[in-house]
Amino acid sequence: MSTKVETKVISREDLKKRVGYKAVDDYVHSGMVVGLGTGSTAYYAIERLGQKLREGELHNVVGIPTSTKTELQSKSLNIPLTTLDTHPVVEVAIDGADEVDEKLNLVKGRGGSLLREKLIETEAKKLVIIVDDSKLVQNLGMTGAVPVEVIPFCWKHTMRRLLQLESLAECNVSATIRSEKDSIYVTDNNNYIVDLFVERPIPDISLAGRQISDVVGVVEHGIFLNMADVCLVSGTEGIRVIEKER
Ligand SMILES: O=C(CO)[C@H](O)[C@H](O)COP(=O)(O)O
Repeated sequence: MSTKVETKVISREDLKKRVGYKAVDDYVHSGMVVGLGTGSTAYYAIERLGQKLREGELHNVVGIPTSTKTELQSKSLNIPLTTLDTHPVVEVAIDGADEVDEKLNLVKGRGGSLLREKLIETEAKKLVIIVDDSKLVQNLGMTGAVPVEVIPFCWKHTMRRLLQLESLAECNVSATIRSEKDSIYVTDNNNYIVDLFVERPIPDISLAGRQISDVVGVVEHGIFLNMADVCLVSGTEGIRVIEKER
């Protein structure tokens, strides 16, 4: 008699759904103002929030969406929405990330919503990051772009200035303007995104963040330092909770 061992394959989509649902189950309570992130993982957190409000498991929760895409999804689920202007205190924000390092510093914005995400998540008393385990990195900026939102006026000049930054000099940095269907990609704020690519680790990520911000024409960048309080990492073995070291 032969024994068949069944191994269940968990798709990346399942990993995202599990972690999105868990974030809402564990961190959102009735009466809270909640920052609603953007992206394919945050999508599931919003789905869960809509479900729990509909089923009466949560009451009096209002969301602050970090993009028009999230706003549309939230509205389709009848999640009550507000803004930072009327609700400046955000109890919890839940969002995905493109990269997470061991100190819970992040790269965000490959989905294009970094400005509103940073604006809202800076105000969150607790920022919960939800990722699958492919997002964990040793050095930020090595798996893809470091996105920088810039004003459209003279964007080529701004891009040249970014390439000249001392803090990126050792990294063999290159840049592209983000495009979509043969046109320049335009953010929710009517800006453009310059994607910076480095071939070697950025020696001082904090300095790089400051120097990028100092370039005239830059609106915001996707390096989120010291913001996340907890990261839920979804893997085939389950969900690992990593708390920020105090
Ligand atoms: O920063 C973001 C959007 O601006 C997203 O949070 C980030 O891109 C992760 O998205 P996903 O969960 O789809 O991988």
